Amino acid sequence: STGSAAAVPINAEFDIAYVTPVTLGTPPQTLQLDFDSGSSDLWVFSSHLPTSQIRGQEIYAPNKSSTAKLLDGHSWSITYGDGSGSRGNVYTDNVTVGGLMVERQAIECAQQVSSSFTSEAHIDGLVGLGFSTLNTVSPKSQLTFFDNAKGALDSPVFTADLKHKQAGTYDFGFIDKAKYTGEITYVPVNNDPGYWTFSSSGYAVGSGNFSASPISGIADTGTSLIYLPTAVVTAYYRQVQGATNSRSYGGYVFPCSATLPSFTFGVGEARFTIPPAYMSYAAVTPGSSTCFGGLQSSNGVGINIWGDLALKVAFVVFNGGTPPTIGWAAK
Ligand SMILES: CCCC[C@H](NC(=O)[C@H](Cc1ccccc1)NC(=O)N1CCOCC1)C(=O)N[C@@H](CC1CCCCC1)C(O)(O)C(F)(F)C(=O)NC
Repeated sequence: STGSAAAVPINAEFDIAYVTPVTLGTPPQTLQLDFDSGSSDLWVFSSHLPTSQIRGQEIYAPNKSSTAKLLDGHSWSITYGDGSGSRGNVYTDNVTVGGLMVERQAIECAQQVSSSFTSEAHIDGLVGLGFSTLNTVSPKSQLTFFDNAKGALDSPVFTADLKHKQAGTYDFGFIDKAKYTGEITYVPVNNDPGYWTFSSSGYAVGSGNFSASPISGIADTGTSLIYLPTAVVTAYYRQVQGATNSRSYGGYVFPCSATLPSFTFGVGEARFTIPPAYMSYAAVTPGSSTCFGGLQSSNGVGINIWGDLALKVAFVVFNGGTPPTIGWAAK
């Protein structure tokens, strides 16, 4: 079997996140979920949430689904890198993504979400696509949608084709040759503790020479930007007039009028270049002439992250075979 579903940017201005329609239960309840290769819980806004925490999101009501079953005595609780979090109880039910159905998928129903989730009306929950070792359900941890689907897939892979300010796709079980050009460069994945961790072969700032120093980081569809070591980040912003690392804005900012260099990263012998226009993320506040950079330091994060800003200049194959690998191709 295979599946294919749209990845739609939630904000017309900036690619802060992408959501994908997912149907849950019988009769089908459709929610817009953020597919996140940086975590491994499938959780949703639910009928168990206080209404004060729901502001425009769609909810999943297990008691309206004839195929929902309570996973008795199980709970979950997760905190993300940006400080947001949620927790609740667990049901199993049918979950369908782009024509691909998994029966008895653990659906983690939120009983509490942090304020940043309540204020993000376009995200009704997450579909974790990290390794199932990261799942937070207790006392028995649960499998991700991908792990549950894997055995039935034509090939044990999913691919991400994210785009700038337009809908892309997540495909499951097959590699669509129409979505990329040239060859796919595969590199090893270290899935301990459970992220899609791979080693980039280096970077270049603008037309500068390529610095062939390996950078270990996670391929993370759930993170908006790129977070890399200070040496890389300072080399980049040294080329931006007026750039400063702002404590108040929590990262590198610069005058929106500044000329930005492109940023190139390597995967094996392959090279991927993020154009200058993508490297300015957004004005720090609407209408401000100070802009927030798409490349930020991983110092405070503890891990290097290749988020949507990097993923959207490539076609990426998340190969869940043995051993797992990750493939990057131009498009
Ligand atoms: C700095 C370290 C990473 C921060 C990263 N968050 C982000 O990248 C959020 C995503 C978001 C989008 C829309 C609305 C709200 C939040 N964006 C964000 O912090 N910014 C601030 C900087 O400008 C860009 C937007 C993160 O926690 N990613 C989670 C998944 C997100 C959690 C919040 C909701 C959206 C998904 C992750 O799973 O990918 C993770 F790997 F980082 C993680 O925490 N795993 C446990």
